[in-house]
Amino acid sequence: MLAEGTKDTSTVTASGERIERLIDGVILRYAVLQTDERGEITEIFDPAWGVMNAPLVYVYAASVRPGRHKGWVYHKQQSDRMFVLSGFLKIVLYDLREDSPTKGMINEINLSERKRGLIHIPPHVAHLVQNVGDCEAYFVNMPDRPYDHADPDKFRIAKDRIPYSVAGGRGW
Ligand SMILES: Cc1cn([C@H]2C[C@H](O)[C@@H](COP(=O)(O)OP(=O)(O)O[C@H]3O[C@@H](C)C(=O)[C@@H](O)[C@H]3O)O2)c(=O)[nH]c1=O
Repeated sequence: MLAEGTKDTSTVTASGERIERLIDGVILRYAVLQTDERGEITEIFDPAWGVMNAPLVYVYAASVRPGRHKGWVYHKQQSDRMFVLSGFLKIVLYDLREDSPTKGMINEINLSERKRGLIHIPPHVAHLVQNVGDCEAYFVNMPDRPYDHADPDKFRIAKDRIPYSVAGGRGW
């Protein structure tokens, strides 16, 4: 008899909620799409949602080209608040915090133009954004602090320092 293989574990509830535990402080809110014969509307951020409601102080767009990824990076003071607009991105998170209840935990979050979402990434949570599609992917980032051009709060970690295998692609 062929080997039995590995049995799948439960990943979603019957109502479609993802079951995976998120790193402490990471928040994920899937977007709602309004569509009609003219086009679409997707709300990116609303303080009234009561999640990730640090004031909007700075917003920028970033892209990742096909076959590439950005990361690993982390911030010491800044929280990121990313919204995937177009393309297909896998956002991988790794908890660097020694005192965190989820120290060393890894999350893989796939967001795309068909499953948009807003993700809050606290300081000292390393992140890598990989393009898993075949077109350039764009996301908006609304961090809780403006980018300091003179002294960026950005630290890059070599891939071999984090226990996660990034399939293919060239990073940073
Ligand atoms: C973030 C940022 C960068 N820059 C400049 C700095 C640099 O010359 C060029 C590229 O910057 P970076 O290499 O930091 O950008 P990049 O590696 O594309 O970083 C992005 O990747 C993902 C994974 C993140 O975590 C985000 O923080 C976002 O910064 O753009 C700005 O002018 N304003 C900004 O707000």
